[in-house]
Parts: sequence; C-alpha cells; structure tokens
Amino acid sequence: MDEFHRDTWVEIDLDAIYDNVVNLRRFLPEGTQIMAVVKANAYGHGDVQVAATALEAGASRLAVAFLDEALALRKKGIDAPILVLGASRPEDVALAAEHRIALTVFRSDWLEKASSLYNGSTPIHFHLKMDTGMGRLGVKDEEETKRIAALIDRHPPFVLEGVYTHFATADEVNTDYFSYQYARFLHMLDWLPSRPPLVHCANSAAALRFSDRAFNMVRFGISMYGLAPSPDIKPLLPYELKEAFSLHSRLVHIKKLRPGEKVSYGATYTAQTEEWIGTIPIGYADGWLRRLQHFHVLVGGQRAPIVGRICMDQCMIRLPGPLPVGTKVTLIGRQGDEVISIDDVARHLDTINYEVPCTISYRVPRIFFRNKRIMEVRNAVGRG
Ligand SMILES: Cc1ncc(COP(=O)(O)O)c(CNc2conc2O)c1O
Repeated sequence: MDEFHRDTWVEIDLDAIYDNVVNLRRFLPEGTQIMAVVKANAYGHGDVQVAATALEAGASRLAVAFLDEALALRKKGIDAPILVLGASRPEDVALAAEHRIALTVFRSDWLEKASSLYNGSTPIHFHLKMDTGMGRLGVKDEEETKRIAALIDRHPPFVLEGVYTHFATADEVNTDYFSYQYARFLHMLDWLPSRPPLVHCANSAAALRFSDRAFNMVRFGISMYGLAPSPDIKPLLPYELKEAFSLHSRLVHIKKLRPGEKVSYGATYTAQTEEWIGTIPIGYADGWLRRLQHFHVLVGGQRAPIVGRICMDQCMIRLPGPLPVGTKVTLIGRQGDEVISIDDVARHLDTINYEVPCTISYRVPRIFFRNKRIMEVRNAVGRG
C-alpha cells in the first residue's frame, strides 16, 4: 500500500461498484454482456481497482479511451478483453495485437495503412464503429462500411469482433433522437455481410432505460460509479444506484477573525462578525476548482461555506465554531444527516456529474475499501 503525507484523500467504495454491476447484470436480459467503461482512470475512481471489481461482479470486458490506458491495465495484470473506444494509430496495431487489445475502426484508409504496416500473424480484433448520429467517430455510408469489412476479410490476422454505435441523447427524457439513432443502427447493420459476434449500442442510460434494445453487450460507465446519467432521467431509473466516490480532508489551521479582517487572494472575503475560519489542504490543483468558492463542505456534521478565493493547494471555510485542528472535513460524501453528492458539486459548477470525479486530480491519493475494509491505497504523486 502507498503512503501519503497530506490530509486530503478520495475514498472509493468498491462494494458500491460491485453492487452496481451485479444489479445491472440481474436487470439485463439473460446473456447480455457487460463491458465496464474504465477510461480516464475509471472516471477518476482508479482504473485497476474498478476494473478488477467490475470483472469480479460479472463484467466480461473492459473499455478505455486510448491504447495507453489499455496497456496500463495489462501492465497491472488485468487480463480480460479490452476495447479502445477512441482513435488509435495504424502503426500501433502490432502493439495492440501483442497485448490482445481490441481497437475501434471507422476509416478504410486507416485500415489500409494498418494492413501495410502490420505483417504479424497474431490476430488483432476490431470493433467497427458506426456513426448513427453522435457525430464524433464512425462510418456513415454503405460503401465505406463494405470497404472496411472487405479489408478485414482479406487480411487474415484482422478479425471483426464487434460493431457498435453511441447514443447522443439516451440520457434525455425525450426519446425521439434516440429512436432515430437506434433505427439507423439497425439499417446500417444490414450493410455488413454478416453481424460480428458482438453488437453493442447502449451506454448506462440506454442500458437502464432500453435494455430490450441493447443487442448482446452494454458499455457501462457512469452508473457503474453509482451516478445517474442525467438529473432528468434519474427518476426513470429502474433501481437505486450506489455512489462510490467521496472526498475528505482535515483542518490544518483555525483562527478567529475580527470584523473587517480578510481571507485569501484579492482579499475578497471580509469577516462581518467574529468568525472562526478553518484552512484545509485542497485547492484547484487537486481539481477543487476556483468556481467552488461560495459552495460548502461538511465539518462537525454541519455545512460550512467556502470563503475567499480557492488557492492552488488550500482553501478556507467558515466554521460553526472553534474546532480542533485535525477535524475531518467532507467535501463530497456524508457526515451524519448531511450529504454533499457529486450531483450537488456538478450543479454548483454548472456541469455534468461525469466531470467532477474525473477532475479530482492524480495529486489526491485514493483509498480503496472492499467489504468495508481498506484494501489498497494509491498515491500517484512521485510516480513520474
Ligand atoms: C463510446 C462510449 N461508450 C460508452 C460510454 C459510457 O457511457 P456512460 O458513462 O454514459 O455509461 C462512453 C462514455 N463517454 C463519455 C462520457 O462523457 N463523455 C464521453 O465521451 C463512450 O464514449
């Protein structure tokens, strides 16, 4: 286990990850596989630990954004099939084949270059991405689709393992555009001479709302972490999700201010009365962004406003009264009856919940709990 020497840390409840995957497995039609999306360090939750837990809970595959993320999982001993969802380089096909990492393909010129560069015999698995309306990556026309299928067919080490698309609005109450994309996907699938073993289209929102239209695998991201894909569809979800991420710190300094005394850069905060002010060792370099000024934290089981500008490494809060240095402060999570959820932070930042855990930087150590006990501590500082 790593050590860390600053009183700010993330706690990841792997039991919540486990339960969210098990509950999805029980909810999905029999035989539907779960691909756990662990890109961006598992949305900031710790890629290796989440991957291992999701696989233990019944996920059969993993998805990442870029090849380096897949290689990092292999280096840490994760052996399950991994799909790179984003673009990769044709010159890296050999590396992907060597590590049994599947790549997304969506351009015939890319594939031609890859087939000219790769003269190995180790199979490389591809998932063909179809753009049904997300407008990001994917083939859009029949000729290109047939060209890609023929190129793969002509190159023995190339295997078409899957075909997929991605929805732009599955997390919206209105299902018109979702239905359009789904119908488009059905139409585009007929451009292939035959369907590959894996056909997948659903992200968390589609898996939870339209599980009858998920084909044989879903790509489970945000709700594996216990977060609703959007506030609008939260009431429509079929079962309770368990949030896995919490963020904590401790008071490292307290002082009593007299009326008129100031706090932090710009001296923008002025004490109105005699006030107890606490300092905590977390700032915008940890992803606790400056726009969180005027938000609040929990200390002593009560809400405490963040006062003055958030600094790079520290910020100040107005305490309910004198509290001992070392008192635990909860920035995301629960103290007694008070809770600050990731959704609360996202709302204050006028962003989506996905962004919040992703933004809590590598500098904040992660403590992993499994069966209510610490099973690992990961401190990336100094890892190079
Ligand atoms: C291709 C693809 N599949 C599945 C998922 C998982 O979606 P979920 O987390 O809603 O379940 C994502 C998430 N991609 C992104 C989530 O936020 N921005 C993204 O690009 C994705 O890009």
